[in-house]
Amino acid sequence: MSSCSTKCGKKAVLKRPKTGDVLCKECFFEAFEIEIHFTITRAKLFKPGMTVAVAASGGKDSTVLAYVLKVLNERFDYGLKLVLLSIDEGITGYRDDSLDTVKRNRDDYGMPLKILSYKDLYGWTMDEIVAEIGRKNNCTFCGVFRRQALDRGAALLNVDCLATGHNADDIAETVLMNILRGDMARLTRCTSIITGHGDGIARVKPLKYSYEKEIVMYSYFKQLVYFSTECVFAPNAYRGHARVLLKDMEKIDPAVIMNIIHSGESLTVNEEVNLPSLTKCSRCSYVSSQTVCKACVLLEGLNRGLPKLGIGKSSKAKKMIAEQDKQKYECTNDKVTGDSTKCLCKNNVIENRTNDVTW
Ligand SMILES: Nc1ncnc2c1ncn2[C@@H]1O[C@H](COP(=O)(O)OP(=O)(O)OP(=O)(O)O)[C@@H](O)[C@H]1O
Repeated sequence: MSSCSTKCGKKAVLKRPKTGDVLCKECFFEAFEIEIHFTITRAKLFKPGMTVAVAASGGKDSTVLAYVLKVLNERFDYGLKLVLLSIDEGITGYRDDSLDTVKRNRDDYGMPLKILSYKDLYGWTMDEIVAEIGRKNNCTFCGVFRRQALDRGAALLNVDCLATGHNADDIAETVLMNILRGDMARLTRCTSIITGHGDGIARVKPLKYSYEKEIVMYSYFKQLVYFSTECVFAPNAYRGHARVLLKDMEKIDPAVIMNIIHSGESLTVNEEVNLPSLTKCSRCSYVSSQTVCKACVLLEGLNRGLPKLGIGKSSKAKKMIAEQDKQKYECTNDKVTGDSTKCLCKNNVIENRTNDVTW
């Protein structure tokens, strides 16, 4: 390869997928990190003194996120306290191994780690859920439960915000998916770099403009330890189609990823379109666009032996839940775990439990 295009005098070792620049290792690190720094400062993601939980799955994105946040926090004196938050979905041969990687990151990066499990939060592991529902709709349970589990973990840790490793490819894919589905509510939200503001603990995406290929290159050249196996259960088929489409278009022109994100950011929804407003779930108090949130509906189905209750049309589920809510709500998690601090019961909202954490 030729010499580094920054004219630093070193030999180039790579061609940046995002810009086409040929760079040496050090100049690539600098360019990659400084872009994330600009993303953070331009969007004012953090304030000095904040405690930030990095949602750490052990995969490449969240591993790079934790590492780069540590580097930038020290280099630019952000004044952040960084902690790791992992959710153990209970998937044998997948999450147990990736959590070992997170534990290694905890030791290497000197960040405290909190692991919360679906079993403790909901009384079910994903292995048990898949045994009930099969492999077709299991991603729905996993995604809905993980979203809430991260919110609950962040509240439990009393952090100021939660950073996830969503990268540019993930966001572009989500824009495409929401267009294909005609999901206006999600389409308007999915490009936001900060979400959940005002409804709870903010979620931020510092890797929003980082290309997946560059994240892989960065972790490779930095020799970061991460877990790279796909989930053992069926991947989300619909997202898979959007992913294939995006990868095909990226081959023609890598700029499509940024173009799709910018298009998504510039979209404004016609005022006549009825968008659901966000409220709090009447059961668990977490953010929801329905009276009872999807996680509570899915959990209800599992506990009643009707695992398909929350899949697809929700009218039947709503009726059942409304009937049950007329009676005194009895906490099933309490029975399963014997620990009333882990139930979803509306009488036991998370606000009462924020100081329970031990690292
Ligand atoms: N089990 C988990 N525990 C904590 N955070 C998670 C977990 N799973 C996903 N996340 C967070 O959500 C982000 C997006 O998750 P997704 O499932 O799309 O994984 P991904 O794109 O493969 O990312 P990664 O490479 O970090 O696993 C992750 O980068 C991470 O911040």
